[in-house]
Amino acid sequence: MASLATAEACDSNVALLASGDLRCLQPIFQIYGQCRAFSGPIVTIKVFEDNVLVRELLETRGEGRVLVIDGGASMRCALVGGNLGQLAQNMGWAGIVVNGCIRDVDEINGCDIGVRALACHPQKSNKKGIGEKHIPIHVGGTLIRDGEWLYADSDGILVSKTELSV
Ligand SMILES: O=C([O-])CC(=O)C(=O)O
Repeated sequence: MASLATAEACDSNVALLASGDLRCLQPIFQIYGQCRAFSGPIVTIKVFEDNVLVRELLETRGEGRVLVIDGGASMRCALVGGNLGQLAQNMGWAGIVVNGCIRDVDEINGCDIGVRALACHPQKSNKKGIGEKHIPIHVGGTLIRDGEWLYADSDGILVSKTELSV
């Protein structure tokens, strides 16, 4: 799916940037997956070194949405791997942004979705099922609410209160 260019979106939405209705995430994310550019309505989840709820969400129909995972920036395990990447692709998610680590990078890079993460880590996460879905999260220096819009491309990641027009 064609996505609007983040740089152009910043240039043409100065008032939204000033009001905070449009925010740029800090440039701390690595780029993975086949789709360097992706966008869609956001689904939020907050977990810590436990990806049971991540799988639960990715098992539902994505319908072009973007899953934003606040993993507390943990550098101790991966929250998404090749299986979840494949699942996300098959269920129609546009992308996944992880405030934390992923693994099976070669497999994820083969998936037809966009993925952003802080880093990769070979170890899997706990499987306790602890966390919260659809709550406001803090990722990349900005507050992100379920239902807001995310736009990612090679230049960065934007979050907008409402859908941006191209
Ligand atoms: O299941 C996990 O913990 C993550 C993973 O390795 C995968 O998605 O393939």
